Amino acid sequence: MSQLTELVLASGNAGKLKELGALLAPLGIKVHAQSEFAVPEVEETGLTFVENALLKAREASRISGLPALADDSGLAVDALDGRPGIYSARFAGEPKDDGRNNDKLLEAMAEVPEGSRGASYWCVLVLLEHPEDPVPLIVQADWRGEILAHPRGEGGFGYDPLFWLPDQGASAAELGAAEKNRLSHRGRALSALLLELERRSSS
Ligand SMILES: O=c1nc[nH]c2c1ncn2[C@H]1C[C@H](O)[C@@H](COP(=O)(O)OP(=O)(O)OP(=O)(O)O)O1
Ligand SMILES: [Mg+2]
Repeated sequence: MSQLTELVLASGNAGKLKELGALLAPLGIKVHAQSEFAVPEVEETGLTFVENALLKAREASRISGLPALADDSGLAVDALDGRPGIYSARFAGEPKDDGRNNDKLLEAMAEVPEGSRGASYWCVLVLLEHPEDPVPLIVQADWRGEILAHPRGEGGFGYDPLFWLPDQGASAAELGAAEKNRLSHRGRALSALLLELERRSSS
Protein backbone atom coordinates (compact mmCIF):
# COMPACT_ATOMS: atom_id res chain seq x y z
CA MET A 1 0.00 0.00 0.00
CA SER A 2 1.25 3.46 -0.81
CA GLN A 3 1.76 5.73 2.20
CA LEU A 4 -1.43 5.80 4.26
CA THR A 5 -2.23 9.44 5.10
CA GLU A 6 -6.02 9.46 5.29
CA LEU A 7 -8.73 6.88 5.93
CA VAL A 8 -12.35 6.46 6.89
CA LEU A 9 -13.19 4.49 10.04
CA ALA A 10 -16.00 2.18 9.00
CA SER A 11 -17.84 2.21 12.31
CA GLY A 12 -20.79 3.88 13.95
CA ASN A 13 -19.52 3.00 17.43
CA ALA A 14 -18.32 6.10 19.30
CA GLY A 15 -16.16 4.02 21.67
CA LYS A 16 -14.22 2.43 18.82
CA LEU A 17 -13.83 5.78 17.06
CA LYS A 18 -12.36 7.30 20.19
CA GLU A 19 -9.94 4.44 20.83
CA LEU A 20 -8.75 4.00 17.24
CA GLY A 21 -8.65 7.76 16.65
CA ALA A 22 -6.36 8.23 19.67
CA LEU A 23 -3.97 5.62 18.28
CA LEU A 24 -3.97 6.80 14.65
CA ALA A 25 -3.97 10.59 14.98
CA PRO A 26 -0.42 10.80 16.42
CA LEU A 27 0.84 8.82 13.39
CA GLY A 28 -0.18 11.64 11.05
CA ILE A 29 -3.06 9.61 9.62
CA LYS A 30 -6.11 11.76 9.06
CA VAL A 31 -9.11 9.82 10.37
CA HIS A 32 -12.63 10.49 9.13
CA ALA A 33 -15.74 9.13 10.80
CA GLN A 34 -18.00 7.35 8.32
CA SER A 35 -20.77 9.72 9.41
CA GLU A 36 -18.93 12.50 7.53
CA PHE A 37 -19.87 10.68 4.33
CA ALA A 38 -23.30 9.52 5.54
CA VAL A 39 -22.25 5.87 5.25
CA PRO A 40 -25.30 3.84 6.37
CA GLU A 41 -25.00 1.01 8.88
CA VAL A 42 -24.48 -2.20 6.86
CA GLU A 43 -26.24 -5.42 7.79
CA GLU A 44 -23.70 -7.71 9.43
CA THR A 45 -24.65 -10.90 7.60
CA GLY A 46 -21.30 -12.69 7.94
CA LEU A 47 -20.69 -15.63 10.26
CA THR A 48 -17.25 -14.43 11.31
CA PHE A 49 -15.74 -11.18 12.54
CA VAL A 50 -13.60 -11.15 9.38
CA GLU A 51 -16.58 -11.32 7.04
CA ASN A 52 -18.44 -8.59 8.89
CA ALA A 53 -15.41 -6.31 9.02
CA LEU A 54 -14.93 -6.75 5.26
CA LEU A 55 -18.57 -5.83 4.60
CA LYS A 56 -18.27 -2.68 6.69
CA ALA A 57 -14.91 -1.59 5.23
CA ARG A 58 -16.03 -2.16 1.63
CA GLU A 59 -19.18 -0.07 2.03
CA ALA A 60 -17.37 2.80 3.75
CA SER A 61 -14.59 2.83 1.14
CA ARG A 62 -17.09 2.70 -1.73
CA ILE A 63 -19.07 5.66 -0.44
CA SER A 64 -16.18 7.81 0.82
CA GLY A 65 -13.65 7.10 -1.93
CA LEU A 66 -11.02 6.66 0.78
CA PRO A 67 -9.14 3.67 2.20
CA ALA A 68 -11.31 2.20 4.96
CA LEU A 69 -10.51 0.62 8.30
CA ALA A 70 -13.23 -1.53 9.88
CA ASP A 71 -13.34 -3.13 13.32
CA ASP A 72 -15.59 -6.09 14.02
CA SER A 73 -15.27 -7.23 17.58
CA GLY A 74 -17.04 -8.96 20.41
CA LEU A 75 -16.93 -10.99 23.56
CA ALA A 76 -16.59 -14.81 23.59
CA VAL A 77 -17.48 -16.28 26.99
CA ASP A 78 -16.09 -19.74 27.84
CA ALA A 79 -19.11 -20.86 29.89
CA LEU A 80 -21.45 -19.78 27.05
CA ASP A 81 -19.58 -21.76 24.37
CA GLY A 82 -18.17 -18.57 22.87
CA ARG A 83 -21.38 -16.57 22.88
CA PRO A 84 -22.29 -13.81 22.26
CA GLY A 85 -19.38 -13.70 19.76
CA ILE A 86 -20.27 -11.98 16.50
CA TYR A 87 -23.70 -11.26 17.99
CA SER A 88 -22.27 -9.25 20.89
CA ALA A 89 -23.77 -5.92 19.78
CA ARG A 90 -27.19 -7.52 19.22
CA PHE A 91 -27.11 -9.93 22.20
CA ALA A 92 -30.26 -8.47 23.78
CA GLY A 93 -31.90 -7.75 20.40
CA GLU A 94 -32.37 -4.63 18.30
CA PRO A 95 -31.90 -1.73 18.68
CA LYS A 96 -28.51 -2.57 20.16
CA ASP A 97 -28.02 -1.28 23.67
CA ASP A 98 -24.97 -1.73 25.92
CA GLY A 99 -27.01 -1.62 29.13
CA ARG A 100 -29.43 -4.32 28.04
CA ASN A 101 -26.58 -6.44 26.67
CA ASN A 102 -24.76 -6.25 30.01
CA ASP A 103 -27.93 -7.18 31.90
CA LYS A 104 -28.45 -10.17 29.64
CA LEU A 105 -24.85 -11.29 30.14
CA LEU A 106 -25.16 -11.03 33.93
CA GLU A 107 -28.32 -13.10 33.78
CA ALA A 108 -26.73 -15.76 31.55
CA MET A 109 -23.76 -15.99 33.95
CA ALA A 110 -25.79 -15.96 37.18
CA GLU A 111 -25.15 -19.65 37.98
CA VAL A 112 -21.57 -19.82 36.69
CA PRO A 113 -19.13 -20.15 39.59
CA GLU A 114 -15.98 -18.15 40.23
CA GLY A 115 -13.13 -19.91 38.39
CA SER A 116 -15.29 -20.77 35.36
CA ARG A 117 -16.01 -17.19 34.26
CA GLY A 118 -13.19 -16.75 31.73
CA ALA A 119 -13.84 -14.81 28.51
CA SER A 120 -12.02 -13.25 25.58
CA TYR A 121 -12.59 -10.06 23.73
CA TRP A 122 -11.76 -10.45 20.04
CA CYS A 123 -11.01 -7.68 17.57
CA VAL A 124 -10.63 -8.09 13.82
CA LEU A 125 -9.38 -5.11 11.87
CA VAL A 126 -9.63 -4.93 8.09
CA LEU A 127 -8.00 -2.25 5.96
CA LEU A 128 -9.10 -1.89 2.36
CA GLU A 129 -7.17 0.48 0.11
CA HIS A 130 -10.22 0.77 -2.15
CA PRO A 131 -13.56 -1.07 -2.45
CA GLU A 132 -12.23 -3.70 -4.87
CA ASP A 133 -8.94 -4.23 -3.04
CA PRO A 134 -8.21 -7.95 -3.59
CA VAL A 135 -5.68 -8.15 -0.75
CA PRO A 136 -7.28 -6.62 2.33
CA LEU A 137 -4.98 -6.26 5.28
CA ILE A 138 -6.53 -8.42 8.03
CA VAL A 139 -5.39 -8.83 11.64
CA GLN A 140 -6.99 -10.22 14.79
CA ALA A 141 -6.15 -10.08 18.46
CA ASP A 142 -7.74 -11.22 21.70
CA TRP A 143 -7.74 -10.06 25.33
CA ARG A 144 -8.35 -12.52 28.18
CA GLY A 145 -10.37 -11.63 31.24
CA GLU A 146 -13.20 -12.78 33.48
CA ILE A 147 -16.86 -11.84 33.68
CA LEU A 148 -17.73 -9.98 36.88
CA ALA A 149 -20.94 -10.58 38.83
CA HIS A 150 -21.53 -6.81 39.17
CA PRO A 151 -20.50 -3.88 36.95
CA ARG A 152 -17.45 -1.80 37.95
CA GLY A 153 -16.13 1.47 36.50
CA GLU A 154 -17.34 4.25 34.24
CA GLY A 155 -14.81 4.26 31.38
CA GLY A 156 -14.64 2.42 28.07
CA PHE A 157 -17.86 1.19 26.43
CA GLY A 158 -19.86 -1.96 25.77
CA TYR A 159 -19.09 -4.86 28.11
CA ASP A 160 -16.12 -3.11 29.77
CA PRO A 161 -17.77 -2.72 33.23
CA LEU A 162 -18.16 -6.53 33.37
CA PHE A 163 -14.71 -7.45 32.01
CA TRP A 164 -12.31 -8.12 34.88
CA LEU A 165 -8.54 -8.13 34.39
CA PRO A 166 -6.88 -10.09 37.21
CA ASP A 167 -3.40 -8.78 36.38
CA GLN A 168 -4.57 -5.17 36.54
CA GLY A 169 -6.89 -5.68 39.51
CA ALA A 170 -9.42 -3.62 37.57
CA SER A 171 -12.29 -3.92 35.14
CA ALA A 172 -11.72 -2.65 31.59
CA ALA A 173 -13.99 0.28 32.50
CA GLU A 174 -11.63 1.22 35.36
CA LEU A 175 -8.55 1.53 33.12
CA GLY A 176 -7.40 4.86 31.72
CA ALA A 177 -7.91 5.27 27.97
CA ALA A 178 -4.20 4.94 27.19
CA GLU A 179 -3.84 1.85 29.39
CA LYS A 180 -6.83 0.17 27.77
CA ASN A 181 -5.37 0.89 24.32
CA ARG A 182 -2.00 -0.56 25.37
CA LEU A 183 -3.52 -3.82 26.61
CA SER A 184 -6.71 -4.36 24.67
CA HIS A 185 -7.65 -6.62 21.76
CA ARG A 186 -8.17 -3.45 19.69
CA GLY A 187 -4.90 -1.78 20.63
CA ARG A 188 -2.92 -4.93 19.94
CA ALA A 189 -4.73 -5.63 16.67
CA LEU A 190 -3.89 -2.10 15.54
CA SER A 191 -0.20 -2.60 16.40
CA ALA A 192 -0.21 -5.74 14.26
CA LEU A 193 -1.92 -3.89 11.43
CA LEU A 194 0.65 -1.07 11.52
CA LEU A 195 3.51 -3.59 11.47
CA GLU A 196 2.05 -5.31 8.43
CA LEU A 197 1.50 -1.96 6.70
CA GLU A 198 5.12 -1.09 7.35
CA ARG A 199 6.24 -4.45 5.96
CA ARG A 200 4.16 -3.98 2.81
CA SER A 201 5.30 -0.43 2.16
CA SER A 202 8.97 -1.31 2.58
CA SER A 203 8.93 -4.39 0.33
O1 LIG B 1 -13.28 -2.84 23.80
C1 LIG B 1 -14.45 -3.19 24.01
N1 LIG B 1 -15.05 -2.91 25.18
C2 LIG B 1 -16.33 -3.25 25.41
N2 LIG B 1 -17.13 -3.86 24.54
C3 LIG B 1 -16.56 -4.16 23.35
C4 LIG B 1 -15.22 -3.86 23.05
N3 LIG B 1 -14.97 -4.28 21.81
C5 LIG B 1 -16.09 -4.83 21.35
N4 LIG B 1 -17.05 -4.76 22.29
C6 LIG B 1 -18.46 -5.18 22.16
C7 LIG B 1 -19.34 -3.98 21.94
C8 LIG B 1 -20.38 -4.51 20.99
O2 LIG B 1 -21.38 -5.16 21.76
C9 LIG B 1 -19.63 -5.56 20.19
C10 LIG B 1 -19.04 -5.01 18.92
O3 LIG B 1 -19.97 -5.18 17.86
P1 LIG B 1 -19.61 -4.57 16.41
O4 LIG B 1 -20.63 -4.97 15.44
O5 LIG B 1 -18.19 -4.89 16.11
O6 LIG B 1 -19.66 -2.99 16.66
P2 LIG B 1 -20.86 -1.97 16.66
O7 LIG B 1 -22.08 -2.59 16.05
O8 LIG B 1 -20.99 -1.42 18.01
O9 LIG B 1 -20.33 -0.82 15.70
P3 LIG B 1 -19.88 -0.97 14.14
O10 LIG B 1 -20.32 -2.32 13.67
O11 LIG B 1 -20.55 0.15 13.44
O12 LIG B 1 -18.39 -0.81 14.13
O13 LIG B 1 -18.58 -6.01 21.04
MG1 LIG C 1 -21.89 -3.67 14.33
